[in-house]
Amino acid sequence: MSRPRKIALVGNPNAGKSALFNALTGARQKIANYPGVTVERKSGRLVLPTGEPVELTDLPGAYGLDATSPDEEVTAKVLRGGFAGEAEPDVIVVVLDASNLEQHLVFAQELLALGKPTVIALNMVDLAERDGLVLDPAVLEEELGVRVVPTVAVRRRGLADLGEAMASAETRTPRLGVSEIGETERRVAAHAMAAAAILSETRQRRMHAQLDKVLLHPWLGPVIMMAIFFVMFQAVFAWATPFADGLDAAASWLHDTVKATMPAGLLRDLITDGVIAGVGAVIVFLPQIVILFAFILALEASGYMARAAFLMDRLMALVGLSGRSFIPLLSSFACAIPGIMATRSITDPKDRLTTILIAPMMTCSARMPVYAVIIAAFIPARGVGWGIGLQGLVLFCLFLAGIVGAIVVALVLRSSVTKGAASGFIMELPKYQMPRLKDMAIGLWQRAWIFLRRAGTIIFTVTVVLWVLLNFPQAKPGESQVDASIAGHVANGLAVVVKPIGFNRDMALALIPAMAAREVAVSSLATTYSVDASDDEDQQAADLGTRLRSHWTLPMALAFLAWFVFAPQCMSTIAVTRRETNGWKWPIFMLAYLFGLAYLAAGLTYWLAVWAGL
Ligand SMILES: Nc1nc2c(ncn2[C@@H]2O[C@H](COP(=O)(O)OP(=O)(O)OP(=O)(O)O)[C@@H](O)[C@H]2O)c(=O)[nH]1
Ligand SMILES: [Mg+2]
Repeated sequence: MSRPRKIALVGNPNAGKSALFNALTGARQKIANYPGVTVERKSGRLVLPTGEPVELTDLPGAYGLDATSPDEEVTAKVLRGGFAGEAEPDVIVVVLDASNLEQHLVFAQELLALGKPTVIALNMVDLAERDGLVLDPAVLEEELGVRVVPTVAVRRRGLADLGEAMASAETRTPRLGVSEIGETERRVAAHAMAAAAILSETRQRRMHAQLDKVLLHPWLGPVIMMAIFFVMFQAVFAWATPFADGLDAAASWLHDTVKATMPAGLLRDLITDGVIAGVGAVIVFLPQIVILFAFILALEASGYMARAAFLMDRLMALVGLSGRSFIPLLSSFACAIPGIMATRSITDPKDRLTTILIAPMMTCSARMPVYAVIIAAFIPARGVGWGIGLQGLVLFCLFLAGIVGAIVVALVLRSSVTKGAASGFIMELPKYQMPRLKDMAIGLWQRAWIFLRRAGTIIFTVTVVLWVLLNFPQAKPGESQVDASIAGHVANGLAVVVKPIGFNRDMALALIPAMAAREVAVSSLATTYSVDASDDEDQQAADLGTRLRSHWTLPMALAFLAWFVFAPQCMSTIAVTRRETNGWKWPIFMLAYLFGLAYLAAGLTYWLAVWAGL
């Protein structure tokens, strides 16, 4: 049997290739309203209307075949069959953004010159129509010599026609080869073709231009941006409370029920003090994570995030980075791993390296439970005027601290280790769109699922292991179980090192398992205090916050927060840095400088707080 034919989706960034790929194959590739989302190739199966099964590949967006960044290189390589063991695509589908036709036709001509069977998906015709832009696909077909199918990937419009066109695409002789037509000629031709295909144009464009005047205004723009993010962090605390309280109540109920029904013994303790106390302590932060991502996803889909990147470009240039770093850094607010992978869209290698090195300082969602539990326990839930809550304000400051830290480090690195000129920034601004509810729901579900899966796998495992290490050997009567245990001994050793920055033994103990994942710091504290309290039945009901308050002072809590702003407590980040930089040099550098910073920040915070009499 011969292998199925291969069809590749190619085009400029943000044309809707991944959206089309998802619609055609039922896959769930990440799509977002800014360029440079896809950085790796991804394949899926598709059955054409003729019944022929084919392999469809989604590629990173590119502006041309002369790759300037690692993600563009993937696209150029796939088209030339440059990956060992992978055949060249048999058919290419060039995805064009109908409302950005002239720009997208420049690359399209280069692709057509490859001479492969080609189909053009004239995508986003809905947005073009909204802008009052009426296009004539027949004119384009005439000019380009291939089938042009209007599509709306996100509404699954035009998919059947597209499938049929893919099935019948034939080899052709390009009118002109790539070598015969240079970039300038292609630009001129694109302008002429777009002008011929556009039948009319009006309205909404003007309105969006005006919106941009306000949102991208030199000083009003940044003020609005800060206000939006500020509201986001306020909401994380203000809106999550009822849901978090509900989950908390459910966890306590489960705890008490197991306690009441199971016979006393090690197994019962493992389930209550280990699993329920530990994993439960992390899961209660699900509402916070969901609210945070609802904001991020809505800002992304609306096209605002790309504008924030544009605003940040000037600030980034000051510290020697380009606005291109903004999107990877923004992704790092979810998790540094996709963030570091997204740096593949950065052209300049030193720019890219700097971005990788500072990405772990962006507050990832794994820090959320740590921040939230300490803030809830030590920062009173009161307002500071104008309806601003103190807890949300502290959270906002922690996020800012990471950003400021990253800016300072970038400045230092760019004038020393990764010295070099800042490169320019080209990014087309996406169009404004209403976020689509279904996409938002899918995106939120995916984030929630990632969080729950972490809780069910890595956090669960580490918590159980920790519980075992905390319970053996058993303490003699009168002795503290934690002190007697293996984990306690290790923690007492580490405590010597972290004592100068105000950490006690339990905090030191939390740091070790938290290397696997930051959330484990919370489950580890919950488990430690549950184990320590287990002789003392009446303490059993106390929640983690109460226990923290009885063991820690405010300066200690603040120092712990400061530590987590910087500490590289995440093995996966180190591993992905090793992969993306091809060696151990940079991950080790990253570990060293971030731990150094964390120690310094925690120490300074602790001593300042003590000095201030907090
Ligand atoms: N209104 C409308 N929006 C679309 C359409 N196709 C895609 N989008 C949106 O456009 C944005 C970009 O889509 P993606 O599929 O991520 O674009 P891409 O070409 O894969 O981009 P890169 O991976 O960055 O190269 C997303 O917000 C999509 O929801 C369409 O036909 N109509
Ligand atoms: Mg994509």
